[in-house]
Amino acid sequence: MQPVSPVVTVDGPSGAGKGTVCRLLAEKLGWDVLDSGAIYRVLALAAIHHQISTENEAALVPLAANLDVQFLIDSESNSSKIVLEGEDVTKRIRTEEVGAVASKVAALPRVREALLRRQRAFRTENGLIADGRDMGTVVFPDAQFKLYLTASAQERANRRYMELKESDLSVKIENILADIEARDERDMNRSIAPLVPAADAIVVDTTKLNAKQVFEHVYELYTQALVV
Ligand SMILES: Nc1ncnc2c1ncn2[C@@H]1O[C@H](COP(=O)(O)OP(=O)(O)OP(=O)(O)O)[C@@H](O)[C@H]1O
Ligand SMILES: Nc1ccn([C@@H]2O[C@H](COP(=O)(O)O)[C@@H](O)[C@H]2O)c(=O)n1
Repeated sequence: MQPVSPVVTVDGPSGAGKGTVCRLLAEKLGWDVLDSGAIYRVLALAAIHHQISTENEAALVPLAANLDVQFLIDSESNSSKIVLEGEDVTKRIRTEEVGAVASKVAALPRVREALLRRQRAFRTENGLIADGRDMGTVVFPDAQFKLYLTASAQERANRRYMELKESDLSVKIENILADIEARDERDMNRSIAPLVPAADAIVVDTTKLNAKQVFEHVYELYTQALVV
């Protein structure tokens, strides 16, 4: 029998700190990272470019299935780079506007189906840390270790505000909070792959922890789970 390549899943709402923990865990373990949210964001940006409405599932499915996207590592800076249809969209996909469109296209069952194989292809014998909303429930249900990170909506909005205000002085925390709450509502209540902890996930509330504390706690949980 083929040995199963290891996967750790990290799910949870926007701003819970998933990406931060995934990066640190991947560095520690020497594993790869799947940022599945980036795939939905790239699809959202492609839909905006091609003027396809978020309700037009029939047009979004082939767009998702044939998405011309590359996830690259910039060897000079060792940072990741995302190229859509030949254009570097690494920064553009991170806006709240694109996040909101992503959560609308992500609610369409046939769009999710069209992206499943692309996400599973990130699993190699190297080991994978998978970041998203349905990593432990749908994409990698057989993962060896599953985490669900959460935090209060206010704390998540504060974190995003601190991040965005560096490049956009006009950003308003009340708008960010409203966007986060709208996205939570859509992601948690959609008919397909809603955002919920997998039955076998460990839930960690990060509201009162800084990023280093979260990582240390999570790494300890991971090593404990290996021993059992
Ligand atoms: N425990 C923490 N305390 C304070 N700030 C944090 C913490 N964890 C992450 N951050 C910061 O909060 C912001 C959001 O973190 P991150 O991108 O890791 O969240 P996320 O759950 O991956 O969000 P999304 O799903 O929207 O990508 C970043 O600016 C990050 O540096
Ligand atoms: N596995 C996933 C990952 C993401 N989504 C949707 O994409 C939106 C953007 O994700 P970020 O993690 O980059 O913020 C998110 O709000 C979800 O709607 C998803 O459905 N499944």
